[in-house]
Amino acid sequence: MAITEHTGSTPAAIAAHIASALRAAIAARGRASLAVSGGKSPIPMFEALREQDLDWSRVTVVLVDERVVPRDHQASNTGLVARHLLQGAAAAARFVHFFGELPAQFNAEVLDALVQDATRRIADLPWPLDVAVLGMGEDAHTASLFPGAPGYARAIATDDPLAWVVPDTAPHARLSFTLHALLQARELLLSISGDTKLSVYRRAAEKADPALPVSLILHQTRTPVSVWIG
Ligand SMILES: O=C1O[C@H](COP(=O)(O)O)[C@@H](O)[C@H](O)[C@H]1O
Repeated sequence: MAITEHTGSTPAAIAAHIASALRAAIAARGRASLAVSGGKSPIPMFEALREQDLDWSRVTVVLVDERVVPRDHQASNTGLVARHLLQGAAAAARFVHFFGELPAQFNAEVLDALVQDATRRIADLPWPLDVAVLGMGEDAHTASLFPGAPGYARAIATDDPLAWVVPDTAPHARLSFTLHALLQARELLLSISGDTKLSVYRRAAEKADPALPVSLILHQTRTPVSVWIG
């Protein structure tokens, strides 16, 4: 397990680290891909990242997970990224959205079709992702890998890049990068804030346990993970 912990981290420090990795990707390959988490925690980091000196026109941004809601819905992670990250110079980045028009009703068949459509939409992303920035919920979910939820077992087992998950503990069906896809990234960052999340993270760091999805990110040997504890 290649984990580097940064304690006392700040949104500015995380943003500087991400920008440096994106600059290196652009220097090496001419373009860069960045996958970010939604939720509430990343807002200060987004606002620091958008100020970084970077050729944003060479950066493609995607979410690690999205709630199945229209982009103008208050729970939309896409809306969050548009408001807080893709502003100023960062508006030159290309954003790849998982969805087009959303149907009014959802069932497993509809969600399967959304996954297929989103898989086509992400097909030309610079791959592997250069940087994937993960958050974590107090139940140890990361991206939308919610422990025990319908879709979860598949999302941590399949080699497909995307899967649907319907959390029973949080609102909205989700599309999420799968565990396999996240572990393809060149670099994973995990941002942890607050004492409750810190103790969940410490528990997950002890051993791999599918009941604590973030532990599956921590206990692997393929991809370096840096953990930013603020
Ligand atoms: O639902 C989600 O939750 C996690 C954690 O969110 P936070 O509000 O506690 O920061 C987030 O990482 C994920 O992307 C999001 O869709």
